[in-house]
Amino acid sequence: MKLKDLGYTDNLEQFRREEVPGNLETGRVVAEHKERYIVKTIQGEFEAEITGNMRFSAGSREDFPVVGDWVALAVYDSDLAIVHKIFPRFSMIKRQAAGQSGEVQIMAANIDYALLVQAVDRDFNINRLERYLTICYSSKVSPVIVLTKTDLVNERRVDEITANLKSRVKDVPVVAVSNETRAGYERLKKMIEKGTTWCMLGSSGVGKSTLLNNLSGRAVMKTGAVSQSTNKGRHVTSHRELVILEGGGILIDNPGMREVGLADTAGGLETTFDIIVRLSQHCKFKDCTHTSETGCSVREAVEKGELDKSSYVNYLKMEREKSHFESTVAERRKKEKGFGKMLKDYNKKDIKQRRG
Ligand SMILES: Nc1nc2c(ncn2[C@@H]2O[C@H](COP(=O)(O)OP(=O)(O)OP(=O)(O)O)[C@@H](O)[C@H]2O)c(=O)[nH]1
Ligand SMILES: [Zn+2]
Repeated sequence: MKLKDLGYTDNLEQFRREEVPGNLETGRVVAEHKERYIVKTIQGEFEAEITGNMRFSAGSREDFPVVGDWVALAVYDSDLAIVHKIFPRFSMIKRQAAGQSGEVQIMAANIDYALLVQAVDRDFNINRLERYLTICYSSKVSPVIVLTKTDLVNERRVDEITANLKSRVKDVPVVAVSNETRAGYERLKKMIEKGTTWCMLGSSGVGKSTLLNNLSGRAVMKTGAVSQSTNKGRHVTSHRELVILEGGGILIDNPGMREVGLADTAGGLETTFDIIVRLSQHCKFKDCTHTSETGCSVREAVEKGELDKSSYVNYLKMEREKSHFESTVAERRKKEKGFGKMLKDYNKKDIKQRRG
C-alpha cells in the first residue's frame, strides 16, 4: 500500500513538506464516528482523535476532519493516534444539517468525481439530476450521470431517456448500466481512473450499494431487497466508508451524502442553468427574477419554446430554496453577532464592577 493508492497527490506532498512537522505521519480519513476517526496510513489503520487545541480553536464544522480528508497525525500505538492538522481540501460536499436551519455539515472532502445515480424505471427524474449537478458544481466535483436498472426496461426507453437528458443537461457524460447483467460496466470502469476519488449521489433503492459492491469486487455493504409496494430499498447503509475499487479508483460512500440538499451552492445554480444566466443578461431589469417582470428574456424564451419549461420551473424552485437558505444563514449570523456583543458588553460591565 502506497499513499498514492489512497489518492495522494503531488500538491498534498508539497503541502506536507512545507507545513507538516517531520515526526507526523500522513493518512486519509476513511470513516468517522462521533469525533473519532479511522485514518489509513501506509502502516495500516488507526483510530484517532483530534488534539485538544484543534477542538478548542475550531470555529465551525469545517475545522473538524471528515471522510476523505488528508491529515497529519502522531501515531502512538494501534489504538491511539492524534490528528494534528488537516491538509487543505480541494473539494467539499456539504449539506444543510437536519433540524438546524442554516447550519452546514460537511459530508466528505477531496472528491474528484460524483456518480449521479438514477434508475431508469420509476426513479428517473431530470429535476433531481439538476439538483445533484448543482451540488457538484458548487462543491468543485465533476459529475458523471449513471442510469441503472436498464435490464428492467427496453432499449428504446433507455435511448429515449438518454436523448432527453442530453437535450437538457449539456457536457456531462451519461453511462447506462445494469447491475444485474453488468451491461455498461466496462465503459464505467474505464472512466474511473486509478487514484481518483469518487462518491455517489442518488435516492434510496436506485442501486448504489449494488454498484459499489460490484465495482469493489467484494461484498462491502449489504444490499436489501426492494419492497414491491414502495420501490425503496429496505436496507439503508449504516456507516461511512472509503473503499478502494478493483480498478484502483477510490469510492467514498456514506448515508449522509445520500441526502444532500442545497446548502451553500455558490455558483452551482449558475453552472447548471447557464442558459438561463445567458438569457437573463437581456432582461429589461438588472434584478429581474424572471417571474412576472416585463421584458424578461427568460420567460420569452420559454414561451417561444427555446428554453425547456420544466427546466425553468426547476430553476425557480431551486433559486427560492437557495435564497431561503442564504437568509437563514444571514439571520443566524446576526443573532450570533448580537449574542457575542451582549456577552462582551456584559463582560466589560462585569470587569468594571469588579474593579469597582
Ligand atoms: N433489476 C435490477 N435490480 C437492481 C439493479 N441495481 C440494483 N437493483 C436492486 O435494487 C435494490 C436496491 O439496490 P441497492 O443497491 O440496495 O440500492 P441503494 O441505492 O444502495 O439504496 P440505499 O442503500 O437505500 O441508498 C436491490 O434489491 C438490488 O438488487 C439493476 O441494475 N437491475
Ligand atoms: Zn428575466
